[in-house]
Amino acid sequence: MLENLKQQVLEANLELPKYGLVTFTWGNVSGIDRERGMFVIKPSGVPYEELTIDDMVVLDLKGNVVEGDLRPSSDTPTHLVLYQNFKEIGGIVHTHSPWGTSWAQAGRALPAYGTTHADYFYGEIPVTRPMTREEIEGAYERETGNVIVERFADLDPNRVPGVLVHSHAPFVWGKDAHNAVHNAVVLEECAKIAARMQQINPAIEPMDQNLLDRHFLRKHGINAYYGQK
Ligand SMILES: O=C(CO)[C@@H](O)[C@H](O)COP(=O)(O)O
Repeated sequence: MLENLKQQVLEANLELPKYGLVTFTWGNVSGIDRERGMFVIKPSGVPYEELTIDDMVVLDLKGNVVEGDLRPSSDTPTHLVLYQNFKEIGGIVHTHSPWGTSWAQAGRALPAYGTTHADYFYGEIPVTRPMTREEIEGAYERETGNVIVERFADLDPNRVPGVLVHSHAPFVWGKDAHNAVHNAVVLEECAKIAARMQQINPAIEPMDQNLLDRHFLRKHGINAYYGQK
């Protein structure tokens, strides 16, 4: 079942160590088939180099495992909440990539300081509020998804495909699993650049809105003209 999606999600998970986004197994990628109402995610705690297509776990949109012998990622409930609420996303990445995690643990949103950021994220990458004791002691992973959805009450997840979970790390998404990994790499690079840039000039302000518009919309707008597609 869903062999093509399993292969895509397997390959996307293998991109995490390839692009330096993970240490040990500190990350997971999923992808969804909206027509079938099912999503695929990596199993929990399995080293990336040992992953095979048969290890991928298939779940329905109620969170029931419909195929797979291994336990799904511990972050599966968070992925599920995001798929249930962000109806147009096709893939999700969660890693503890060091620069993005530094901003998340610092409780700081990542402002748009330059065109690298603007090409992929239409404005600052938000940070969620700290979770309450009840949320932490309750259905923690599901509540992590809920605080992300709460933070996007006035944001378009298609224009800002990522978030910094307070005291935790980034969650990033895209039109499919590979696109989500691409956005996760960009978030990590922007977090690194911004941290270094602030040391060079702590007084720097976020970029001009007109420049942000130009760069984001040339890639993602109705009359996009970036690249060869
Ligand atoms: O956020 C965390 C741990 O804080 C997770 O990202 C794990 O580090 C990866 O868990 P699995 O996907 O292997 O269950």
